[in-house]
Formats: sequence, structure tokens, C-alpha cells
Amino acid sequence: MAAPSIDPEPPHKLFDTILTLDFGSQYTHLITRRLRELNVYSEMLPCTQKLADLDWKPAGIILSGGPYSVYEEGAPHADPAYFELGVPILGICYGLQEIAYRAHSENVIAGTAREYGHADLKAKRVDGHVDRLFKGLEDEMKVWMSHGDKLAKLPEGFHVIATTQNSEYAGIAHKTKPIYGIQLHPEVTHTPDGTKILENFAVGICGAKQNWTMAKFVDQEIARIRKLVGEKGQVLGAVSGGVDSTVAAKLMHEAIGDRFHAVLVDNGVMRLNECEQVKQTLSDHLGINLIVAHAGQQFLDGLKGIQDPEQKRKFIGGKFIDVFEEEAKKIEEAAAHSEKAGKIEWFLQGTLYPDVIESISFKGPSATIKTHHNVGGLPKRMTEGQGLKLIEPLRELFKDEVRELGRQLGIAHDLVMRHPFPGPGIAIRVLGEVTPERVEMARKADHIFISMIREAGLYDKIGQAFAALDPSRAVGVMGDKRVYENIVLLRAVETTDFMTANPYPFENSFLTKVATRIINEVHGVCRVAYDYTSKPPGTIELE
Ligand SMILES: Nc1ncnc2c1ncn2[C@@H]1O[C@H](COP(=O)(O)OP(=O)(O)OP(=O)(O)O)[C@@H](O)[C@H]1O
Ligand SMILES: O=c1[nH]c(=O)c2[nH+]cn([C@@H]3O[C@H](COP(=O)(O)O)[C@@H](O)[C@H]3O)c2[nH]1
Ligand SMILES: NC(=O)CC[C@H](N)C(=O)O
Ligand SMILES: [Mg+2]
Repeated sequence: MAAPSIDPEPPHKLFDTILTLDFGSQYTHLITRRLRELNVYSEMLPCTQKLADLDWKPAGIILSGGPYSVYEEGAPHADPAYFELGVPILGICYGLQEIAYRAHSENVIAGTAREYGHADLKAKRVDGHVDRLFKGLEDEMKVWMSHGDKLAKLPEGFHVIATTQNSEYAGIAHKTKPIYGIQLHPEVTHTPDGTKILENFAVGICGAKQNWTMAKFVDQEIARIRKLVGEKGQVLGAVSGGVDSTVAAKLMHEAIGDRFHAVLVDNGVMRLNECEQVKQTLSDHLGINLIVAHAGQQFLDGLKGIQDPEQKRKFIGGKFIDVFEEEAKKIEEAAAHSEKAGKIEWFLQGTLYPDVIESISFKGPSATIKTHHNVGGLPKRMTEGQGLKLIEPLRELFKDEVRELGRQLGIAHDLVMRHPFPGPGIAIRVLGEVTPERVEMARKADHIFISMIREAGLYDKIGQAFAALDPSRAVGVMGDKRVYENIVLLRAVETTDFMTANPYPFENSFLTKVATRIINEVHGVCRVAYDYTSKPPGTIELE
């Protein structure tokens, strides 16, 4: 995982920020998402974060849900100092139980029945009106619950602000301090009024300004990069033509112009005409100084004989660095006698917030399913070997925020909405051994599939689609002749976060047309199959 970059003025110092302390719920990041959708900036930190180690003051604090029971040994607890800070606090589910438990350990017990799913919540009226947490939500509302523990008693100094049939204490508030607790999950879409509750907390109660906008972020980020890099600093960036690296590159170009050097590695396993197209888009349309390093042969030679997916990924990750290191040297040598002479000090990376969240989440990094080449090792060996410092302008953003940022920067719709494409490219879509002939078959099939998806107007409805080549062969009859040829696997998924995904439900007739074209046009293929596996248990890529 990327090392933190040096930030002179990170967003939490520029915007009113709600701090979300993560107690391990599956939904914690959604709290941050919902707040940002309200234009309120929010960051998530593990529940073990001590207030004294925080160098900024949050406008409010949210304690998330979590899988533990507050009363069990080893259960996590928030630093008591947050309760002395004087800023509003909202506990959600485990967070509510944490608030009650710290008042008295007997306040929370195991419930007799788990409450999982929908419930009808009634905000309680006091002197004729509901609490300000439920402002504008006077009527009964549908909410979503997921808990087994419950409050046995109301903590001292609190009163009830909402109930459900099963939860006497579905919402509580301190009588004099701005401390709130709710048993329901406002962050999930199954609670339709949840965003309003979060807005009432963040804006109404914490007084956070709703000024987190992409336009403002762009200006601030450009200023931040200029300050960080200085007047002469040079930045190297690995740019794939994918959304993240293109947006990061454009931002960098806006900030420092030609002192930014983008390098695209033609690794021999890119899609049809991809390198030419990326070069054209970046150089001609976006004005970015892009160098294409033609290293296809090196990659394909090194892949010879490798069957194992992890071995392929590791080889490709390592080779990428070799090529970048060579390019960095070449750029420095070429500039040696010009006014741009000097060492390249910085390395740009398109790290996104989900990567950061995964590394700081209380649950800890997830088990390694596959080594993503960029996360696995690229920056570390790169930065250590070359003594480069990392710069990560997107590390606070979610993917759809990056897309929005791309639009703000004037990047064309097609590029902004482009499906992700993994760094190891077609090499992990040719299952088993990678040979130039097999890469070519997968490449042609992929091109036909994607073109037909575009023509059918389906591209933006699909999260990611591609064709892969199976390592086995099948018998067929073509032109009255027996053939024993290759099998193409088509995969297309609907997903928003790429963590979970469902197969895209194409019409049969569409898939039949795609299969016919692939068999007719891609020499060496006699069968086409569609992959119906969701993620989990499958992953999006096949290797
Ligand atoms: N062929 C390549 N040449 C140079 N850099 C690459 C190449 N492939 C991947 N990278 C680097 O690896 C990073 C991670 O790749 P990843 O696919 O996650 O992001 P992306 O390509 O920018 O965007 P997307 O997720 O939309 O494909 C890229 O941001 C880029 O820095
Ligand atoms: O840059 C990348 N380098 C990699 O090594 C890599 N492996 C998978 N992916 C992409 O990550 C998303 C999730 O993929 P999986 O479900 O296969 O893990 C999907 O979008 C995949 O395309 C990669 N991206
Ligand atoms: N979703 C949650 O935060 C659950 C909290 C606690 N583990 C319970 O079962 O009640
Ligand atoms: Mg990519």
C-alpha cells in the first residue's frame, strides 16, 4: 500500500469535516459517501484513533456500527477524549451502544431476538415537535436495522427521541449536550430518509458548511500540488489511459505543465490500438506530454512458460518498475543540458480512497485474493529504488468523485466513463500460458464484444466487460469440417464499487450475435461462453 504523501493543506483542514470512527461495520464507508453527497466533507479513521494524535478538529464525530458486542472482552471503545471535545457526536448501532455502555456497563445487553431488516420508526414529539435529528421527518419512517444487542436502560442524562415496535430506545439524545445515538442504519439505501438524518446531524447540529464541491477541490488541489512540488520540481507518472491515471495526469498538467512526464508502458498485452489511442487522447486532446515506452517484447518474452496467475502478476509488476526506472533515467539524461535539468523527485500515483480505507479500516486489510500490480509493489520499489516521493492527488476520492473531477477538468465523456482495465491487461485474460497468438485472439474477441456493447447503447450501464480465452479447446464443425479450437469466455458485470458484482443480464439474442461474430471473425475460436458468476464468489477478472 502506498505510503502517505506529504500534504501541506489536506481537505480536512480546508473544509468543515465530520470524522467517522470505524468500529468495523460493513457500511462505515457509506457514512462518508452519504455526507459527501450532501457536500459535507467526511473522513473515516479506525476507532482506535486517539484524539491527541489528530492534528485537526472535526466539526462532528460519528461512531459507526460494528460486529462486536460492547460488553464483550476485547470489544473496541472510543477514546473518551472525544466526549470532552465539545463537538456533536452521533452513535450508529454499535456507536449508540458504545455511548450507553460508557455511561454504565449494565446499560447494554444481548437482546432476546435479533432485529434484522425493516422496521417502522416513530420520532417522539416533545412539546409538540420531534428532536432536531429528525427535523422534517415528522411521520413514521421505514428504517433498516441490523443488531442483536440492545439498550436495557436509558443512560443517565439522556431521553428517548425515537422508538420502533421492538426498540424502546431506537433513538436517544442527551438532554443538554449534543450527543445522539440511533439503533438504525441511516447510511444504507434501505433507510430512505437516512440521508436526511445525516444531514440534520452534520448540517443542522454540527453546523458543517456544505461547500465540498469538485470545482473547489480542483482549485485547492492545483494550489496544493504547486506548493508541494515547488517551482522546479519534476514529476513522473505512470499513465495507462484509464480513468484514475488520466484524471491525476490532467490535474498534474494543469498544476505544473511540462514538468510533468507521463509514461505509458506498451506491455504487449494492451487492447486493440489502445496505445495509439491513449497517446492521441493525452497528447492532442489533453495537452499532456506522454512518452510511450515500447516494451511489449520484454513482457511477452518474460511471460513465456508462466501458467500461474500470481506469478504472471508478480512478473508484470516487477517489469513495469524496470521500465519506469529506465524511462526516468532517459528523461533526466535528455534534459541534462536544458533549463529543465535536474533530478525527477516525485512519482504520481492514482491511489483512490477505497485503497486508503482498506489499509486503515479497523477490520484491517483484507486477505490477499490476488496481487494487484499497482497496489502490490509498484510504488514501493519505485520510490525506494529511485528515491522518489509519492504524490497522490486522488487519495481522498471515491471512483465516481474521480469521474466528476474528470468532467470538471474537461475530460471527454467516453474517457471519464471508461471501464477499468487492469495493469496486467490481457495477460490475465489469457488463462494459462500467454503466447502472442493467444493474446491476439483474446484482443480481437474483446474488441468485437466491446464494440457491440457500445453499438447497443449498453456501455455505460455495465461496470466492466471483456473477453477472455479459456486454456482448453473444444470440438466443432465449421464449413462441414471438424475443428478442434479455442473457447472465448465473455464477462460483463454490473457493479458500483467493484467489490461486489452481478453478471449483466444481456438479452439472449445479443449474446448470440456476439458469439456469431467472434466465431466468424476470430481465427482459431469455435466456441463462445458467457460467465454467469457473481462476485463473490467469483472475482471480476478470471485470474
Ligand atoms: N500500461 C500502463 N502504463 C503505465 N502505467 C500503467 C499501465 N497500466 C497501469 N498503470 C499504472 O497502474 C495504475 C493502476 O492501474 P488501474 O487500472 O488501477 O488504474 P487506471 O488504469 O488509472 O484506471 P482504471 O481503474 O479506470 O483502469 C494506473 O493508475 C497507472 O499509474
Ligand atoms: O490495475 C489493476 N491491476 C491489477 O493487477 C488488477 N487486477 C484486477 N484489477 C481490477 O480490479 C477490479 C476488481 O477485480 P477482481 O474482482 O478481479 O479482483 C476490476 O476492475 C479489475 O479489472 C486490477 N487493476
Ligand atoms: N450493526 C451493529 O452495529 C451491530 C452492533 C452489535 N454487534 C449488535 O449486534 O447489536
Ligand atoms: Mg487501468
